[in-house]
Amino acid sequence: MAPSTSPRLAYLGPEGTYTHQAAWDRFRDTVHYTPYASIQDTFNSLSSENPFAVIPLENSTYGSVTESYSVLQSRRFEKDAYVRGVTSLAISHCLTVRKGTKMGDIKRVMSHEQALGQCQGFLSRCLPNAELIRTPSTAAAAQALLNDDERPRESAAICSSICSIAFEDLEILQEGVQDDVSNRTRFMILASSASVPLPRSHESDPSAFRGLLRLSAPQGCRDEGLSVLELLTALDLRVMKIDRRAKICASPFHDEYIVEVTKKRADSTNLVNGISKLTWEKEIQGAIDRVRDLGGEVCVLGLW
Ligand SMILES: O=C(O)C(=O)C[C@]1(C(=O)O)C=C[C@@H](O)C=C1
Repeated sequence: MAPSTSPRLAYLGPEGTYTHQAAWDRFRDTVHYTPYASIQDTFNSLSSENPFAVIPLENSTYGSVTESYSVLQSRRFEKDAYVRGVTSLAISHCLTVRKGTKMGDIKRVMSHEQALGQCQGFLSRCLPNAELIRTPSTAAAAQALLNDDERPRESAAICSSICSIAFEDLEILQEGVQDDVSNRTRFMILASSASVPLPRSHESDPSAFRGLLRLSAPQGCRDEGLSVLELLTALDLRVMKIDRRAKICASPFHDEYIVEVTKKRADSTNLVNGISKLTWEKEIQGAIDRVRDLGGEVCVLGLW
């Protein structure tokens, strides 16, 4: 257990979610873990007293976690939060039931929307008539299964083996039910500021600097404003990922882009092509200036 002076870390709970596992892999016993019922609540908890949080970002099979992107789009993010790193976890799902339930008994399957999406091939092959019910997390689905005393043998949850083993009344009916064996999810490490020292600090990616930026053209008619390509060209950085999101504002169909950028780090063996942290920060500032000179809007969501 972490000493009482350890900083607090919020995660999408309850205990046993993949987010919990990803946070544990990264921080071990250096923080106090506090579960929250949703991604939004996890983010909302960030403050100087609760300086760290972990939320999912994207999955290799099912794509971006939409609730987390809503968090990245919120105006509160730019004031009170900063992405300080990313960590990734292999995801292997189990079809879990109350003990004694058979495949033929299952009428509904509960899980987080991402997990249902990652298992859609299995679900349509093996449980084509089952009703699919979204829960705030995979571990919340396992708990709902335990609490369902009215129809205990008609439901199943898709969750991790940790959840299935932790609760005595549950058992795994089938392991590895995700459609892709190399299924992985990336999680963001958030902090209440860019400078609060990270516990158990180590580089998320020792070979490259990374950053997450939010870009948009000025409000107005989409057809007449700056094009996406003009915004990206002005950045002049190596862009690894772009998410287009609708911006809620007065002019309809006005988009925002959440862009992940990267640059190789300098190390003792690679001083020619790589760069230092200071140079990376200067490059980001240069990119911001170029986008703003064009009339575009840009916000740094995190650098690591
Ligand atoms: O429900 C959980 O266990 C989570 O941690 C959330 C989440 C996600 O949102 O992507 C994390 C990893 C898996 O991809 C499935 C669900």
